[in-house]
Amino acid sequence: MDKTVSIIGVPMDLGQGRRGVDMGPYAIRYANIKERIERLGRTVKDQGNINVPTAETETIENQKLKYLPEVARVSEDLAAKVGDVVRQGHFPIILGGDHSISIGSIAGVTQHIKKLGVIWFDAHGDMNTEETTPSGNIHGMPLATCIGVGNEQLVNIGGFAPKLRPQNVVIVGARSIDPEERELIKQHGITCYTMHEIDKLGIAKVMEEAIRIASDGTDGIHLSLDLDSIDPDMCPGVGTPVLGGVTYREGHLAMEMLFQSDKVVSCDLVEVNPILDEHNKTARTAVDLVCSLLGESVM
Ligand SMILES: NC(=[NH2+])NCCC[C@H](N)C(=O)O
Ligand SMILES: [Mn+2]
Ligand SMILES: [Mn+2]
Repeated sequence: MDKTVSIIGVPMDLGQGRRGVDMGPYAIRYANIKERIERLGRTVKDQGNINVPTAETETIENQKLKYLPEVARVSEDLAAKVGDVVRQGHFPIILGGDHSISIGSIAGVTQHIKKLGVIWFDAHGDMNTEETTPSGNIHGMPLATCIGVGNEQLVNIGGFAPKLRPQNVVIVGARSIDPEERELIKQHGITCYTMHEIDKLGIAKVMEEAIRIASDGTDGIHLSLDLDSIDPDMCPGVGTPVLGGVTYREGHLAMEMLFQSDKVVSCDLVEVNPILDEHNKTARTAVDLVCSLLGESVM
């Protein structure tokens, strides 16, 4: 893994209901993401931010798909930008923003890496559709979108669908799944390691399996890291916190195992909300974890 790292910010908060997550990219940059990765001997290029409209200038047209036109437009722009940097041979790190941005980031990566596996590190499943959503928030739908389930416009971002085969998708850290979302996860055959499996088998075993499933027949793994996967003690600055999460140590071991697998080609860091945070703790944890993902080790 000696590729140039490209950082792309997406100050998006329209995919969910709490203000402040649009400042995530700034908080993660303030936690020195660039300098920390450079210290690992990597070249890092910050590509700046994708333009995102502010909630004040937009109106909600569809209560089951809030800010659909805006989210779709940003997703297309992000997909183009991510496609660009992957074409240049870079490793993209996309800074959210809420989790709806993964629709665009995965659309961008799969322009070039056709067979992509995904590890979705999250307290949630993000497998809702406009039919099953309890909130109308698109950040609860990106994983369904990427396997081709849900709203047509979102599913076809980047001009093709589906982006992922469900048999190469693994959710890790789940502990809050909506009833109909649970049915969709089962119906599509997505592997879901909840906190129950992490407690019972240990994070090492879970990650070993997750990496095997995501890399089986694929040309790379995308890590979608929702910081609400980590316990709120280390990541309090998220819009939808859930008790009983992945510990700081488990998080690091998971990232170290992903590094050792040498399969990860791209990642996004999402849901960091500095307004809800404690002295930027969540952004700092995000940077610590991404450094482990890129090879930082104690010795
Ligand atoms: N990316 C996230 N934090 N997603 C939370 C989703 C919460 C809930 N399942 C919903 O659909 O609204
Ligand atoms: Mn999520
Ligand atoms: Mn989540």
